This record gives sequence, C-alpha cells and structure tokens, in this order.
Amino acid sequence: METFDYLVVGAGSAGCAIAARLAEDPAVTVALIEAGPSDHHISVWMPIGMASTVPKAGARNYGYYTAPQDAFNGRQSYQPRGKGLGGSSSINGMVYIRGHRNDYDDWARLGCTGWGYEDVLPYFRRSEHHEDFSGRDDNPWHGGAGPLRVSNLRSPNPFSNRFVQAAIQAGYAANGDFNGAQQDGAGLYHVTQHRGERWNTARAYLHQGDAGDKTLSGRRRNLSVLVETEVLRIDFDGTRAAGLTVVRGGVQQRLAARREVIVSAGAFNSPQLLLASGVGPAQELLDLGIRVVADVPGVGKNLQDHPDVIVNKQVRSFDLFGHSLPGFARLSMELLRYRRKRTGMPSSNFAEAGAFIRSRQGLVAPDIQLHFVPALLNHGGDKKRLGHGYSCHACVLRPQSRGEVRLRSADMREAPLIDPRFLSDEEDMVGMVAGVRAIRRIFAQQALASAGGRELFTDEFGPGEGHQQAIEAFVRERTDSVYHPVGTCKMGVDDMAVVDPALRVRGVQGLRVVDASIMPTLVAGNTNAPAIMIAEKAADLIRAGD
Ligand SMILES: Cc1cc2nc3c(=O)[nH]c(=O)nc-3n(C[C@H](O)[C@H](O)[C@H](O)COP(=O)(O)OP(=O)(O)OC[C@H]3O[C@@H](n4cnc5c(N)ncnc54)[C@H](O)[C@@H]3O)c2cc1C
Repeated sequence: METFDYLVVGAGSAGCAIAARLAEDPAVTVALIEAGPSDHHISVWMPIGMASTVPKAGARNYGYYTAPQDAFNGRQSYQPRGKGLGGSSSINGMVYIRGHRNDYDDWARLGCTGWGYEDVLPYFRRSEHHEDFSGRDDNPWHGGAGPLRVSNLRSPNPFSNRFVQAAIQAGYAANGDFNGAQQDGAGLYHVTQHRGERWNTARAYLHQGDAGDKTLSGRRRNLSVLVETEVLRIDFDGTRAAGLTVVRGGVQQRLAARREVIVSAGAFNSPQLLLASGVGPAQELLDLGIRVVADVPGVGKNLQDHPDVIVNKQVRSFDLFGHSLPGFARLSMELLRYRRKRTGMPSSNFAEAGAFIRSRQGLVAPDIQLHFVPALLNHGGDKKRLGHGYSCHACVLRPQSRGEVRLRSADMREAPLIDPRFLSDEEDMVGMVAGVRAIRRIFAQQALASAGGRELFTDEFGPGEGHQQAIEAFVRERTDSVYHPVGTCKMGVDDMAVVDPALRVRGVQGLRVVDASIMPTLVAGNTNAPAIMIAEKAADLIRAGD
C-alpha cells in the first residue's frame, strides 16, 4: 500500500492550494487525488471554452440536478460542478470577488475564532497576484506576488462598459475595485486570468500551464498528483482516518495517510464522502446500511446557495455574442485574433461587469449582486435563441433558505441527493423581486436604452416598476443557482458544526475538510477566491500543528 503524509481528496479550488502549500515542506509527502482528467484542454484555458463545459454534464462537469424545487413550480435546479484538475475553477466564470468584510466578521461572531476579516485578509493577499500590483506588496487589499493571477479584462465588451454607465445613470456609484475599500457600486469585474487565459488553481498552484510537465505538480518530488482516480471512501482505524479506498483505471486500491486525510471535494461531494464513510447523522447512515464511525448530525445540512434570476434584452448588435450568420463570422475573426494575441471576444468571461447594490435604505451592506453578460443567456432552456442581446443576473447575497445534501446510496459514483430548498424563506423572494426591478431600471437608462432592443419574458409585468405578483411568477419560472453552494460541512462550535475552527472533523481524528463546504454562512459574492483563502489558512493551521 502506498503511504503519504497527507492525502488530499479533490484537486479543485481549495484542493490544489492546500496540497501545494503543504508540499512546500520538503520533509513531507502529499498525494492530491482527483476524480477527473488533467486540465490541459482548450475548453479550460480559453475563457469562452466554458460555453462548452458548463451547460451539460461531461468529462469536466458533474452536471448535477437537484430535487424538484417547490418554489420553482417543481423545476429541478441545475448544478454544474467542475471535475478534473482545478475543479470548479476550471469551468467557472472567473469573476474574482472575496465577499464583504462583514461576512467574515459574522463567522468570527459565530465562534469561528481566527476567521474575522482582518484574520483572513492576509490569506487573500498571499494567494493573489493582481496585475496592477505585480511584484509589489504595498497595497492594503491586494497581493502582487501570490500564485493566483488576477487581471483586468483584456477586451471588455462595449456593452459591459455601457452597463456600468447605465448603472451610474441609475444612481449607483462607480466602483473600480469591489475587493478594495468599498463593495458598493458598479464596475467591470477583475478576473482570474493571465495574458488572456483562464488561471485556474491547477495553473496557480501546480503546473503554471506547462503541458510538458507530465507530473502535473510543477515537478515537485514530494507532491503526487493522481488524476482520474476516484475516492470511494475514507478508511478508519477505529475513529482515526487512516487512508482512502480509491478506484483507478477500474482497479480498487488503498492509500495510507501517515498524518492526515484532507477532504476538498466541494460542497456536494465532501459531505457525500463523509456520509459514505460513516461520518454523519447516525440514523440516516443506518437507514442506508452504513456502519457509523461518528454521529455528526450536521453533515450535509446547512446547504446555502445564491438564487439567481436573469433579465434579457434582445438587441441587434454584432458586438454582442449571439446566434446569427454575421455573429458566427465575427466570432471566427475574433478566434483568429485570440490565437495571435490572446485578446478579443474569446478572452471574455461572459460575466464581465456587475454591481453590488442595496435594495433598501438602512442596510449595512449590499444585499444584491448583479452580473452583466453581453449575450442572451438563460438558466435552463432557451439557450439557443437566435439573435443577439444582453442579459443581467440578480442574486440575493445572504439567502435565508437552507437545504441539504444526502446520499442515494453509499456508492460515491452515484450522484448525491441535493435539495437547496431555494426561496423556501420568503425574505429571499423579496430580494429577488428587488433585483429584477433594479436590473430593469438600469436597462432603461440612456447608456443602454440608446442601443434599442426589446426585453424578453417581461411583458406581463405591466408599466413602471411592474406588478409584484407578475415579477414573483417570473422569478419562480426563471430562477436557478448562480453556482455558489456552500455550508454542508459547516465550521463552528455548535451542535450542528461539522468541523471546528481548525477545520478538524468532530468525533474523529486525522480528518479535516478544507473547501467551500466549511463556510458557516454564504459570503456576499462569488466563492472561488474564498475557497482558495480557506485552503491558504488551513495550510498554516496544519503546519502550526493545530
Ligand atoms: C459554472 C460555475 C461558474 C462559477 N463562477 C464563479 C465565478 O465567476 N467566480 C467565483 O468566485 N466562483 C464561481 N463559481 C464558484 C466557485 O468556482 C466554487 O465555489 C469553487 O470553485 C469551489 O471550490 P471547492 O474547492 O470547494 O470545490 P471544487 O473546485 O468544485 O473542487 C472539488 C474537486 O473535488 C473533486 N472530487 C469530488 N469528489 C471526488 C472523489 N470522490 N474523488 C476524487 N475527487 C473528487 C472534483 O472532481 C473537483 O475537482 C462558479 C462555479 C461554477 C460551477
């Protein structure tokens, strides 16, 4: 049996970061185990490649569907999840956002000592190499020397700039840096890209995009990267995590951990792996015939995600992505340009611009985030609508609804049961309606309205702000996830906590969870940078012997 000091399950946003940081100590050995393939593929490194990976399940996307959602008139929610080196950072929208400082101060208030904003800021900075501060370390918010490349958009779409202008005309402040002093306002997003290519965590922390590096690990001798290797369960010696059972090339084998097993399989698969291995609510496990190693009632509970609705406007402009003959001709030219210079439309992350806004007075922080996309795009069907246009998403930043992840069976190769229970708390619907109204106010401003076009699917709203009931019906029909599930192995000190503030799993030894699933509450923003921050901090906790 092969033995390593640390076994890391899942080479996603957090997994790549924690494995690489632990392997900085030449005296330890680390194995990073990933179910999916290597990330050396054009659909990963060319930003618009996500148009091929995200819409459906495939080699690089689990493409899960949830249980039918009552508030969506029984529709299932679609939950893409990255599979392969880089995990979801290989298929995500590349928007670099950390959330609001209050989010982390709230974690600290919940008992997660050491996770307040001032505590985590150094880890965001340590991970980041922002092109505006390259090689420097003198900005209070940004890093200039970390592994994760963060850039300004190389070729922002003219309509993304129009969106920012329209938002300003609608009364929102301009904001050139959502991760700086203020989150409020509208602006272009910073993206996890370098020289026009996606910078996922495999590039950042493992191989820097060097396709010649067959080790996939940056040629580190003490870091073994095992792709196409699926972890079936954690093996326990009593209550100590002693190793893993994996399947590789159709053959089952076991790996042993001298020090620790670290689970970084993401918000759906981390709780799934704990449950399949006997760590979770005892009765749920017994019902499925799973031997209970530790009764930890919180595993899989507390699922939180940003509910997201999109408003579209059809506009005849070939600057916008779309399905038309002139559009395809334009895109062909843009692909040639991208091949030469890594600029132009293929370097787009689609969600190019956005805003953090407050839906009413008296709030201490923005409660709604907007993502503007220079394409006609929708959750679920209607993806192949002919013509061109733009879209804007609105999501509720601090949803109150809570869902769960459970097992269908003890077999990790079967998809888990996912039930986010979207909009089950009425507060969330109030936020969604406010978000739709904010988008329509922005669309009506001169900077966008002067391009003409017509809104889709909003005819029933009526004049002005629109009828409340009609907007609610629209929200039920068209809302889905913006792909930020968290919270299913929550960190904390209460009875439903799965990990303690050092990310150690309760009731067992030698086992941690390090990924987005440990967030006790969802941060107000996109979740890739926070998942990486969690791994950066976890590496220090482990090295300090906590
Ligand atoms: C389509 C999409 C768009 C998004 N857009 C953005 C964005 O623009 N900005 C942003 O900040 N966030 C975005 N997100 C969210 C963000 O990418 C995720 O929150 C983040 O990547 C989660 O990191 P993680 O480490 O928790 O999990 P993941 O990155 O999902 O990693 C989990 C890894 O574990 C592996 N794994 C799972 N089970 C097993 C097993 N049994 N054996 C071995 N390996 C296993 C998986 O294959 C995967 O590689 C997006 C997500 C998606 C899906």
